[in-house]
Amino acid sequence: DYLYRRRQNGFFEKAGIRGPRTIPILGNGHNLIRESPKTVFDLQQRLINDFGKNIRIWVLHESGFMTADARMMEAILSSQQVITKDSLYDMLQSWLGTGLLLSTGKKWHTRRKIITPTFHFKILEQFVEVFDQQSAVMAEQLYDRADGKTVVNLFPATCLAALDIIAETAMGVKINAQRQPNFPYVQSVNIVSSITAERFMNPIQRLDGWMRVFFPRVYRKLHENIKSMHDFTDGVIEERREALQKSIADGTHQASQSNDDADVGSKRRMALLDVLLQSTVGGEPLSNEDIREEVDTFMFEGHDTTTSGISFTLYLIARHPQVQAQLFQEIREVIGDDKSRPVGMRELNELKYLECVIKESLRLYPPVPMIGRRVTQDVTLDGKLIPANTNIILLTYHALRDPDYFPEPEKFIPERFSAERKGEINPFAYTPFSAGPRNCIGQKFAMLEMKSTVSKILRHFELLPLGEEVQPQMNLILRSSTGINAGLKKRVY
Ligand code: HEM
Repeated sequence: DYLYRRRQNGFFEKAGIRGPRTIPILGNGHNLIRESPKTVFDLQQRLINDFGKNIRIWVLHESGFMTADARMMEAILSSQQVITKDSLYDMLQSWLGTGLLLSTGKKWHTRRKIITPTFHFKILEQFVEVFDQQSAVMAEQLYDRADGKTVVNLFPATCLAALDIIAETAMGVKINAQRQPNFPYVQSVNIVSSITAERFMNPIQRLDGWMRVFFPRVYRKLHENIKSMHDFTDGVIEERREALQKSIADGTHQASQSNDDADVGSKRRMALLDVLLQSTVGGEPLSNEDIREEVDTFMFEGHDTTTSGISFTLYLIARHPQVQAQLFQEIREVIGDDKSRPVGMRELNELKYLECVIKESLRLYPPVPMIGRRVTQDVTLDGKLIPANTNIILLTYHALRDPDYFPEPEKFIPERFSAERKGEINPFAYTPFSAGPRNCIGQKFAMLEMKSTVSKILRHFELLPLGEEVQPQMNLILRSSTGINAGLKKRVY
C-alpha cells in the first residue's frame, strides 16, 4: 500500500498535479466526511481555487484525479483507451446490468455499434408524436395549480411525464405514470432511483456488502423493487419478441412500421426495444437478457436526466421574463395560436431560440454534473502521465462555469449559443452530454423531448418567478434540495 501510494504520488508530482494534504489510511477521506450532496460543488470549487483545474485526491487507498480543465477533458473524452467507468458506477449494476452506460472493452464497442442506429433520425421522428402527447398530458395536469400564486415544484410533474415518454419510446408501452402514479413499475423506478441517489453520497451504503449488513431494510427494498422492474421489462420483451415472430411468420412484418391490432386505428410505432429485437451480433440475435440491460439503461438514463433538464430550464425561463417573452414570440410564430395543435419535427427544428435557451440551461444546471472514468494502465493525457488504477472525475459542472470559456459564467445568456456566434463554444468545455466515443447516445432524443415539453408548457402557461431559489444538489443527477419552483398563470390568447 505504501509503495503504491508513493508510486502514484510520484507520477502526480512529476505531472505538476497537486492536491490537499493527505493523512495515513484515510488519504483525503477526512476532507470529504462532512460533505453532502449539497456542498460537494462548493468543495470542488475550493479545490480548484487552491490547486488549479487539475487536482489529485486520495479516497482511502485509492488515488483520484479531478479535472475541470477543458484541454484535459478533451484528452480524456477523445481517448479510445480511457473508456472504463469509475467504481462509483458499480452501484447501478444490479439494476442496469452491463448495459451501454456501464459496459466496457469489447462488449461496449459491439453494443455501441448495434445501438447507434436505434437512435436514427427516422426512429426519432416517430417519437415526436409521443413527446407531444405526453407533454399535453403534463400541461393538463398542471392547470389546477395555474392560479398565478401557487408555488409549483416542477420536478415531480416533469418526472412522471418523462417516465411516460421513455416507457412508450423505449419499450412501446403506455404506463400512464402521469395519470396513475401508483402504478407498480413507476413506484419501483422512483424508489430505486431515490435509494441509489442516496447511496451515491453515502460511502457506507455504497458497497453492496456493507449496505446489506448496516441497512438491511433499505437493501431489501432496493432489491425487491429492482426485481419488480426486471420482471416488468422481461414481460414486455417476451411479448414484443412473440409479436415480432408472429408478424414474420404470417408475412405482415415490415422492417420499420406495422399495424397494431391492439391500438386500433393508429400506426404502431417501433420502440427502441423493437430495433434491438431485430439486431444481430455475428448473425446471432441478442438474448432477452442482453436486451433487458439495454432497455433498463434507457429507462434510467432517459428519464431522470431529461426531468432535470426540463425542470431547470422552466425554472430559468420563469426567472428571466425577457427571455420568456422572446421565446413565447418564437413559439407563436412557429407553431401558431392554436394551443391544441400537435407539434411535429419541422416545428421543433425551427425553434432555434428555444434550442439556445435549453443549451444555456444545461450549461448552468447540467443534469449529469460529473463524469467518472478509471484508468487501468499508465496513460499520458494532455502531456501528463496519469498512473494506472486512478479514478478520474471530470468536473463538468465547474467546466461549464469556467470564465476562460464562458464570459460572465454565472449569467443566463442564451445568445451564447446563437448561430452567429457558432464556433465560439469549445466542445470540450461544453460537455453536458459528454463528448467523444462515449458521449450520450440519446442526445438528439433528449433535445427533441426537452423542446417539445418546454414549448408545450409555455404555450399554456406564463411562468412566474415564485418559490424558493434552487439549491443544486448532486444526487446521481442534478436536483435541487429546495425544489425547482415556479408559479404558473394560464395564458389567454
Ligand atoms: C438532458 C438529457 C440527458 C443528458 C444531460 C445526458 C447526459 C449523458 C452523459 C453526460 C453521458 C455520459 C455519461 C458517462 O460517461 O458517465 C450519457 C451517456 C448515455 N446516455 Fe445520456 N443524457 C441525457 C438523455 C439521455 C436519453 C434520453 C437517453 C436514452 C433514451 C440517454 C442514454 C444514454 C446512454 C445509453 C448513455 C451511455 C452511452 C455510452 O456509454 O456509450 N441519455 N448521457
